[in-house]
Amino acid sequence: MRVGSHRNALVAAVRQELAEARGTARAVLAAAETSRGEAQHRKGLVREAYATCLNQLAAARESARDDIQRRYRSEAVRLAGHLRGLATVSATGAAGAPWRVWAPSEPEPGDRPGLLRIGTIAFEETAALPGLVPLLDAAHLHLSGPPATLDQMIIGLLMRAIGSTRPGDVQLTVYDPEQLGGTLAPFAPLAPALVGPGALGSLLDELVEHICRINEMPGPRTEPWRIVVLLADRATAAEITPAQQAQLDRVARNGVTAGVHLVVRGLELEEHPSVERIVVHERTAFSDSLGPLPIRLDPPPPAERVTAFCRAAADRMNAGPAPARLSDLEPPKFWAASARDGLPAPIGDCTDGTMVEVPLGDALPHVLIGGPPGSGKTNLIHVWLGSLATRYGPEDLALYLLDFKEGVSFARYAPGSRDPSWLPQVRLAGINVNADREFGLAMLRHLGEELRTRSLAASRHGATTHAELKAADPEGHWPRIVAVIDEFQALITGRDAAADEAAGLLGDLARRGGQQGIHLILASPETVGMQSLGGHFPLRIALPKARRVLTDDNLAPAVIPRYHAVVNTDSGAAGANRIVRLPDAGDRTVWRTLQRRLWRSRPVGCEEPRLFDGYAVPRLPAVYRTSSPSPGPGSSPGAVLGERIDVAARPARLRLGRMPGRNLAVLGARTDEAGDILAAAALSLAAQGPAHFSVICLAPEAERAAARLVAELPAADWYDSSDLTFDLPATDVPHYVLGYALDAAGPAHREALRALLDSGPERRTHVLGWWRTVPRLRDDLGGMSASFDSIGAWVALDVPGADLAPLYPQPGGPVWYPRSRRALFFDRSVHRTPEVIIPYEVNSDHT
Ligand SMILES: Nc1ncnc2c1ncn2[C@@H]1O[C@H](COP(=O)(O)OP(=O)(O)OP(=O)(O)O)[C@@H](O)[C@H]1O
Repeated sequence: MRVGSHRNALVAAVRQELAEARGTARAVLAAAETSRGEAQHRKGLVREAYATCLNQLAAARESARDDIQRRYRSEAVRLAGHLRGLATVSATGAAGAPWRVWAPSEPEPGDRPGLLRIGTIAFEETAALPGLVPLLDAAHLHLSGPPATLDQMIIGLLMRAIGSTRPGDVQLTVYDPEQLGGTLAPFAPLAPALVGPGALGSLLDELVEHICRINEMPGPRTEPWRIVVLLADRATAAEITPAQQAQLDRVARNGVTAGVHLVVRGLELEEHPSVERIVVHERTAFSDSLGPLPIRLDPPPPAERVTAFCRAAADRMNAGPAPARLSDLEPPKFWAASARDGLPAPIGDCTDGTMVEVPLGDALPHVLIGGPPGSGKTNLIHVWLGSLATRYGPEDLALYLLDFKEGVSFARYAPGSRDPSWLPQVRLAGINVNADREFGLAMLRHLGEELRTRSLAASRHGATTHAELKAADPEGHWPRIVAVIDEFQALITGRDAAADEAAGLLGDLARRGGQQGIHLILASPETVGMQSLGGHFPLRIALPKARRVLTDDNLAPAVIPRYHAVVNTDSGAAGANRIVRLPDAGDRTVWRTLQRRLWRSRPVGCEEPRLFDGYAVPRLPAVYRTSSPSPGPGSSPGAVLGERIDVAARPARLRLGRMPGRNLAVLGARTDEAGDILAAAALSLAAQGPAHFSVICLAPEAERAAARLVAELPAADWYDSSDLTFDLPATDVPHYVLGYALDAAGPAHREALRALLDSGPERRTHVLGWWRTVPRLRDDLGGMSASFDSIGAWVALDVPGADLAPLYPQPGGPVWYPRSRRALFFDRSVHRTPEVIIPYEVNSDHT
């Protein structure tokens, strides 16, 4: 029993334990279930979050990638733009233009050669960029790949190198044992040096020697570039000796600085920074300088294009380099040159391209220019003035310019209706003066005055040269004066007082001007007058076919081509020639641009030049028609008659004092000009103080002018043939009798007229009368026995000089060639010889 109950207890206990264990297990299971559920829930959440996260990341990555791509693209476009800009700058004109639009181009002076295009680089999505390689002044080219493709590339490269430099700047040497030069046959017109199959060694030796010589020379290289194309075949590569290879490597090392460039295929070149290697597969090339960027090779230029280009280049080469252009004469900086000892300035270049200066200065103060019509004298003067005006500012240079040829060639230097600018150094420019030597005389007189002033100043300061005067008187304005007279012979030919005076003044300026900084540039197609002046003109410039400008045995002018000149510094002696090629100064736009730049730099207060224009008719300046202070005590009123031909454009005045003979006769048939002279006289007198005017008009054609004058004068009475009288009422102010066509008064009035002329001036009554001919004046004054004493002054219009004899102190009358808008003025009390004046236009509409 005891056993049974023990067992029962044991069973119960086990049952109990089992139940407990089951309970625990159930609880554990339940707990596990719970945590599994929880874990599963969490896992679901994590998965969800992960998915969301992934989505977000993907979106972010997408947008970042878009952004990066967008930025990359815009950067790439920008970079490509930069590269294209750089490429354009690095390979300008013929060096970089696609064949489609290719044309040879000349570099600007001073430009260094750039890169040469061989193909294009496809760069991402941007338009293709030019694939460029260095050559001139930069590298040798070592090419490897299919020979036929390389040869095409070489043809293109040569065309670009030669086409982007000046004719003759590149010399070509070709070693082509296989084709014997045939590979580069289109270049034949340029006469390349062909090197035979066995001559590679001697070519290399010669190159090494050439390089040594050039590299030892001081200063920049002046020899042409040499491009040496070596198209080696298998045999050459196999047979090249170690000595030849060493020479080749020497050329590779030292050639670039000497302007020697190898373009090699089929031979090895040693590693050197100046060797640019180009490897070609199919039509794609890789170069050292562009690294991994593939270059799609351009097709070769069409063969006929190459031949045509080479023919043209050979022609240009045979013609020599183009002459300098006007802009080539410009100094690096305007107005920076020193005028201390002179005004040296280039006027062109010689055939080797170096500039030729004219050494105008203290030692060689004046220049004669000679050449037949059309040989380019005027062009030379423009070129020279441009060169001078860019070097020497208005403080150092003053220009006086006269051209006695018909035309307006110097008008460009003065302000015009289309262009307000002027050349700041120009003080006087004469145009259309061919009919008036007086303009020339006026300029010479002005320069003569200047010479006197300078000589006085120099002796005051104890100076013997212009430089000393400038140094002793730094405050003074002493620019060097350059007077240019084109066709100057017009001034000194003829045997009259004007020619004598001009020759005297020119001689004086030639003798003494140089010392005072006054220089003459005289141009002429003839030799007239040159001999007499020659001694003072050791500096000469002869244009083609010029005769007797240089010595008779100096044949240079006979042989130089057109647009050339001989500059001679030894009075024309044959040993002192320099041949210069003259630029063309004819392009107005180029000139205007230059002049504008100079004009904008003009100093404050720089005045416009005085323009002598032979065709211009001056108007009576307002200052002489509006009331002005009386001339002052002791000086009598002055009637203004016209403009004097002088640099200051002063008026010609007739003083009307209380003395016998102070009357004026205007002589000639030109009604308008006679009316203008009388009107200018009357209006200017009216402006000088109280006066009374009697206007007498006896010619219907002058009535309008007379009426207008009466209307403008403050106090005037008017008579015509109906009430004509010379018995005029006395006035207590000066009384001026303006008579239009007095010769029409007729015999009935002669006595009264003579009485008025004779005794009027002492009573302050002056006659200013117009007579249409001298004989009619003579009739009025008493016929054959007439005395002209009462006519103290006269102005002659279209009256021949001989007709004026009775009114002139010297027998035969004055020299006078009547012409429109010119009058000869003679006042017995002041003139020794009469003076040409320009009647002012007073009433422009002549109504
Ligand atoms: N260096 C040059 N280059 C190009 N053209 C030039 C050159 N020199 C002169 N000419 C041209 O030749 C022509 C004659 O030149 P220019 O008028 O200077 O000669 P000139 O000797 O003054 O002749 P003339 O005495 O008949 O006036 C002009 O059409 C001018 O443009």
